[in-house]
Amino acid sequence: CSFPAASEAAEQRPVTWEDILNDEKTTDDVVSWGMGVRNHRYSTLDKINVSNIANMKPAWSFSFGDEKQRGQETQALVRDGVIYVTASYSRAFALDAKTGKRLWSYTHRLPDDIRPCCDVVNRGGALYGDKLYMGTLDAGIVALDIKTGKQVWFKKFEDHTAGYTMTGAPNIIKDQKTGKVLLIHGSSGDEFGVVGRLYARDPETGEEIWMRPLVEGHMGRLNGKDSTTTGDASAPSWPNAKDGKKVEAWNQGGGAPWQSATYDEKTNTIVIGTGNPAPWNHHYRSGPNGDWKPYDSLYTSGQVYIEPSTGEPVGFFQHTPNDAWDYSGNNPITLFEMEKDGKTVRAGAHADRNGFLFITDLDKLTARDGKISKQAGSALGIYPMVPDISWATGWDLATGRPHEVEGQRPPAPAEGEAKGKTIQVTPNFLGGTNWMPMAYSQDTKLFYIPTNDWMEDYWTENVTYKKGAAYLGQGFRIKRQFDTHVGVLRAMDPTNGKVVWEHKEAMPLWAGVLTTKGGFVLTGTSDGYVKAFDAKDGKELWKFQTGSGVVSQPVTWEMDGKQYIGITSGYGGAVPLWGGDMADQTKQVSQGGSFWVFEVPQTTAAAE
Ligand SMILES: O=C(O)c1cc(C(=O)O)c2c(n1)C(=O)C(=O)c1cc(C(=O)O)[nH]c1-2
Ligand SMILES: [Ca+2]
Ligand SMILES: [Ca+2]
Repeated sequence: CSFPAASEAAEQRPVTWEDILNDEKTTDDVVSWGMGVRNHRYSTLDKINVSNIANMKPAWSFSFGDEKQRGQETQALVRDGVIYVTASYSRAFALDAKTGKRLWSYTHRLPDDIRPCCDVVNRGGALYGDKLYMGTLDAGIVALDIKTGKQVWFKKFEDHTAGYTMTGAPNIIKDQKTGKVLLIHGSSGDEFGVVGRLYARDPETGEEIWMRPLVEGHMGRLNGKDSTTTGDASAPSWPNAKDGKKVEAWNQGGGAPWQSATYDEKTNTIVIGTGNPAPWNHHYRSGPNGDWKPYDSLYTSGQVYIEPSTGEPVGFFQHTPNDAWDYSGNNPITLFEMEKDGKTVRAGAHADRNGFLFITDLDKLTARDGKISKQAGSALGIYPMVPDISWATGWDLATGRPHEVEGQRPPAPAEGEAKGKTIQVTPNFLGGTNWMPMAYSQDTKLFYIPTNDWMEDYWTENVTYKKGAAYLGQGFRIKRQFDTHVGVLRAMDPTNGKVVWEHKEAMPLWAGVLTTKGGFVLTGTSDGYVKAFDAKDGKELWKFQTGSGVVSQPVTWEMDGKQYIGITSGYGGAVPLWGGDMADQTKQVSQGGSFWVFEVPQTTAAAE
């Protein structure tokens, strides 16, 4: 088969919904974030495998250029011999997959007063029809012509001066009820007290179809009109103030879906994680006597299930009820099947910042039974991923609620004081894992999870909402937990929570993971390596130094019968900004911004 040369990019075939739905199985393209709507990040390709990966070499590398660099967290998309890759500061590039030659580039014109909390990152685009969709840091979303990179439409969906921004990759899904293809995206901004909202748009025009707020009691929108409140209109999961109205925090609330959705084809359901409540300081979300127990701060720090035809929530499972630690629940929920008690169950897997791996019942959580909160009965297994989690000892699977440890919610400042007493919390607010997606192997049936072992000093501060200012009410200092390491790539068995193997790194791990039928697991490290491990036992098989830290998401595809691996290098993200002792540790890492493609050279392949 032949692929268009740079000048023939006009031969790009439009991307269909079937292409996206089948992405997991087709090896010649990557047309969705997560390498499939279930987010397995698994490829059936095995031309590069455990026996030849030691010979893997770079095929080419492309530099994003520009003076501004910072974190490159993107996942590339690949289609008809063209790579579509987004970069920091809301940039996008189309590259010839053979040579790395630039076909076009797009730089979004950003205002000076954008407010991304945790670096100017972009986690990738979405493809549909003849367009590439990308979130922009000024709280907008843009559609680009895949042949020219020219802007087709741009929608600014929120006020960036209030802290709204967009770093996550959008998704395309097709609503089976209406037959409409929808562009789904959220926003970021919980650290500034935004109201988290999920949007569905017409991919042709960018027009909004529905909007769903993720703070209980806020009003949604459908076809330009008020639709329904999210949950109970009186928002019982948020306390009232002394005047009988809702507390200030409820008007802000957080819960932003700042990462990407997965899609359950069987039940036609959008599945997405929600961000931390705002402010972080839980006393502002507690009852008058400091009573937090009845106030879960719905629908924050959990996983929400949405009906695509209306944007109505149909299910919710909270990872951290009344979250006091910024344990945002955004990391994507991977949908898979597993054998449990002799039966095949449809499940979701989510690695959370709070240190636990959640295995939840997909059929229960997608059930249209009129009940949103499905905490009881939906947990199949909840397992610690990191050692010495301090805030909870474990979970009651029947009720779906944590066994919280007393004294792990930082006390409010004493009368007349600005700061509360400092306590120590594990994991810290950057989490046992953060945004970086894990991979699921359809062969080993294991999850490969990028985790970090670290802790923090943590104390409350007084705070009042002010538009555009940080709304945390919390102070912190991130510290190391072990002298030997911070990052740990962990292989975990979802049926019993067993850690099958682990690989330790001196610096935090901040990259996504890929696994393949070739039997390896591949990820990047903060000190600049791309590394491959044996999926069975974690033995290191190969590494390559890219010259800057790697905090992006690898992909693989085949072209003219040959397999390639692509990954972006360029250090940044939250660690150098907020990481305390770990930020100091990463000062030695050079900035960068380049896309790398690897292959096993022909001489070796010829031996087959
Ligand atoms: O609540 C939010 O709106 C929000 C957004 C983002 C973001 O958009 O990058 C991060 C966080 N929170 C966050 O808490 C966090 O630790 C974080 C790390 C990173 C990163 O890219 O390294 N982003 C974000
Ligand atoms: Ca594919
Ligand atoms: Ca956050």
